[in-house]
Amino acid sequence: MISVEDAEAVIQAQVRDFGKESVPFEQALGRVLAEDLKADRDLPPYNRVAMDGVAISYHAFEKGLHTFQIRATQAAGEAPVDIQTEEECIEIMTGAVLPPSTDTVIRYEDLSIGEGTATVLVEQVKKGQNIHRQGKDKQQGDVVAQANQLVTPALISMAASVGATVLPVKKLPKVAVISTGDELVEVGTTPLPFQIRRSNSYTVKAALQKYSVQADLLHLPDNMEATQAQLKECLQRYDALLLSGGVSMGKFDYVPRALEGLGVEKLFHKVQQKPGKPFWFGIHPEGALVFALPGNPVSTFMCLHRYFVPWLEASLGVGDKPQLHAVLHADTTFMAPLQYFLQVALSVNDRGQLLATPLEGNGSGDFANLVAADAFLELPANQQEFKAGEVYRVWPFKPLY
Ligand SMILES: Nc1nc2c(c(=O)[nH]1)N[C@H]1C(S)=C(S)[C@@H](COP(=O)(O)OP(=O)(O)OC[C@H]3O[C@@H](n4cnc5c(N)ncnc54)[C@H](O)[C@@H]3O)O[C@H]1N2
Ligand code: MOO
Ligand SMILES: [Mg+2]
Repeated sequence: MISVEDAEAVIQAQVRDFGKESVPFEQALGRVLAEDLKADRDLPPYNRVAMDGVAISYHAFEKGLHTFQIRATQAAGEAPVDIQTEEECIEIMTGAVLPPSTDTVIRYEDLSIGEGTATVLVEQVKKGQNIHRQGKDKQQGDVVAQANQLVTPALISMAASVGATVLPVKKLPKVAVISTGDELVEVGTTPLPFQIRRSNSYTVKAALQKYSVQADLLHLPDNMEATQAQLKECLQRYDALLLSGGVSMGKFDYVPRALEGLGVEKLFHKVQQKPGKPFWFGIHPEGALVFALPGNPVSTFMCLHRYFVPWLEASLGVGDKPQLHAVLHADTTFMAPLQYFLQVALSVNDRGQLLATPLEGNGSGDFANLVAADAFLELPANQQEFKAGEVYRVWPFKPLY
């Protein structure tokens, strides 16, 4: 049995690069940007008026002029209109180009507009005020979004703004999510008294959608021949197989034997952890990786977030993510010499600390508890008593806010 840290290191040693592809920018949400995105023009691209009002030459105001003749009205989207003398001003709207003959904008709130005139009502006017200067945010050629991050709505707005109609993104691995077990029936059917509906594969598929991975689903009966036949095909077709169930000591737990019979090299079986102890991980000579997760739903869920998602993120080149930690909010004990992934509810106190309140549930078969919980708190294997106020690594599986 290996430690959680060693299991993680074995998996991270199998990080892959799946290459790049281009996708329409509107479809890039949730993908990983593969190249730096650069500004095609300055941002803003011109001296942008930032308040509705009038544009004047500050020099005239400084000399004591407070009433200006309105020469013209300039909307956003129009070419700039210049004043001819310093006694004039341009009525101008937010988003318009500042006329080169002016240098200061006074907002309507500080003006009185008369018949063709604008009178400044305030004494405090600063040269250059209410102007968002050309190139102040980014200059042409500057990086506006660095590679190796998930494409977010804000990044999509940058892509739109710089005219990047297609974005280079990391290619995604082909993933099969495979459930096993004769007790499992289709979700849409009514189970017999000794059956249950399949749920693990849908959980895994849903979790992977965050990364735009569209996994194929497959179900295997508890039968050695059928298991081997289908896994053989999957090992050719997919980059990663995510199995659930059939990896423990039951008479019908065929998965490890089936995989080894197909030439998949076992890199470990059993991790010093709860839940998820019987986790099996291996590699096929042609490259496919096999994450055979224990079938208990909480075990599958935990191993997915603790091992598969970090492998996926590393393979997609998502930049180094900080390790998250939280403050344990109540004393707890765990006696077995296993790393314990305690289910917790997360909250933030008034000092800005992330608090983890135990929400233990009834073990790794109780997946109803996952709906209420927010995260796993990872409690070290070499300790039995955990005191409120101590800080541990945390693995959130819900967005924090
Ligand atoms: N003698 C021992 N028995 C067990 C041990 C052990 O060390 N010695 N380990 C236990 C632990 S820990 C776990 S975790 C489970 C792992 O079992 P398997 O990976 O072999 O999974 P199954 O036996 O196929 O199923 C376990 C449990 O999970 C339910 N399940 C499975 N797949 C799904 C699914 N897709 N959706 C919903 N529920 C699923 C299944 O019905 C079982 O109740 O083994 C312990 N036993
Ligand atoms: O490790 Mo099992 O995953 O406790 O139920
Ligand atoms: Mg079993």
